[in-house]
Amino acid sequence: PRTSDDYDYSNYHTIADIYAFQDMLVAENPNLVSKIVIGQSYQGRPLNVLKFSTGGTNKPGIWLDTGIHSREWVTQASGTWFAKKIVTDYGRDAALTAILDKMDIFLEIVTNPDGYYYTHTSNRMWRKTRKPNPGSSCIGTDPNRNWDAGFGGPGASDSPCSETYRGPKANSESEVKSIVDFVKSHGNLKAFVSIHSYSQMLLYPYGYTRTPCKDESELHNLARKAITDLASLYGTSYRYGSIINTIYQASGGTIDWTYNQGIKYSYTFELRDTGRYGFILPANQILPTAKETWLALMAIMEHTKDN
Ligand SMILES: O=C(CO)C[C@@H](Cc1ccccc1)C(=O)O
Ligand SMILES: [Zn+2]
Repeated sequence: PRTSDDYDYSNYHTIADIYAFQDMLVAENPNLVSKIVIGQSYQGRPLNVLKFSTGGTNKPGIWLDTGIHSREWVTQASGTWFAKKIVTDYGRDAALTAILDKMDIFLEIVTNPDGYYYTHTSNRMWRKTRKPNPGSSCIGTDPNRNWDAGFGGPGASDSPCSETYRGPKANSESEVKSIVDFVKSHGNLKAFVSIHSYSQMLLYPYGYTRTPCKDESELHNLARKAITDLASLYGTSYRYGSIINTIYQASGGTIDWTYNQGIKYSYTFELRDTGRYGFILPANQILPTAKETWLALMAIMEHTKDN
């Protein structure tokens, strides 16, 4: 595609396509979009974060990531559409314009690039990173169990061959450590949304403990509002609640760590569907999924702006 207008948002793309899209979007919108490389994957791929900013220094920020689990392809595809939606709506949609006038948005579309490349070349169902595990023939760590939040507790495996292997220690994966370092150096993130598929759920902390997080009632009410807005488009129904109560116990998860860092509006989405296609969601559901999810994200971002 010559411009981001004729990128095919209704199809799945290779990592090369997505990286080219990112550079195209930056080149077309130099006053709004920039690319930050927060680190590199185990195999040396850049960890690209798109920054959407109307200027200022260290404004409060909102973080969005997709594709931390590489096989969850509808999430990277949705993230690509979100990026284009932001540049399209700024200056045209009052709500999005108000959000960007007050806050910066950071979007990491390919959060597990080695895994994503592997799903295209070798194994469509790959979930983890691709770093070898010493003493084992099994490769990779689950990047959603590698964070320093209840690390190593129940809800993660200590076997390198498990899909939920937590890794040898917290932040052992560069794909995770790079985000940890970014969150700490930025120091002013107000919302952190990590997007997965599938199950159609909106989840908030905690996954590693049954102890309710201190903001549970606010996060629960905001989740209800977000999934109501989501359902208003096509009637897609989501469940919502804490991770441990809604899906299962999981330790070392992303948003448990970000919440404990003080980022109150920490959420995980589980996008379409509920299991008919699962991770292998037909491409004709990318746009409906992205558009309905955007309504929920706008609810979360507006609430963050106003609180
Ligand atoms: O990948 C999943 C399928 O997307 C489900 C998620 C559920 C989960 C979500 C947030 C925190 C911890 C676990 C997972 O097991 O890591
Ligand atoms: Zn996942």
